[in-house]
Amino acid sequence: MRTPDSRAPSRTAASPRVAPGEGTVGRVDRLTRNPVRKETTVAVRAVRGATQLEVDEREHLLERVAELVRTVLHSNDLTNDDLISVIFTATSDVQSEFPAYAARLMGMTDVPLLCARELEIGGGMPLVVRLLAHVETDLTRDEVTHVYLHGAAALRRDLAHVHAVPDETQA
Ligand SMILES: O=C(O)C(=O)C[C@]1(C(=O)O)C=C[C@@H](O)C=C1
Repeated sequence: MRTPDSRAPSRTAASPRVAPGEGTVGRVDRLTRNPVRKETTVAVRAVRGATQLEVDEREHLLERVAELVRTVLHSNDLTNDDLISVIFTATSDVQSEFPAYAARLMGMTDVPLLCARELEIGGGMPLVVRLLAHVETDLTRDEVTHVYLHGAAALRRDLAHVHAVPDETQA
């Protein structure tokens, strides 16, 4: 008869990144034989953000996107490890750089990132970079703070929990 131990696979690169016993309950999963991890109650939440550029210039874009990402993390007490993925959109007048590059320059090298074009709806605000981040957090949906900076502060005046920093002329 096979004992549970003899059936346990040796650790491979595909095994969960846990030291023996660490973060587990000392059992293995019936199907995968992976160690059963402790139940945690951390939820997946989505955080929105947006910023407007003054001009479509690379250095300026990198600064504004870094400011946006930093503010989203800070406002929600998040670290890089809490990020699941980040999607950026940019209006079609933004051509100087990929917003995801700004995030990578900040050290976000292991977070899946994606850039896409925003819809071109007549009268839409120009030069806007938007962000949608999925994160692991203890915050409830109500407690999540969405971040709208510079001209983009005018986009969602309806939001209850928002960190809006308009430019002085707009405030
Ligand atoms: O939140 C924004 O960035 C908006 O511009 C608002 C809005 C919306 O109508 O909800 C519009 C377009 C974006 O793709 C996402 C959201």
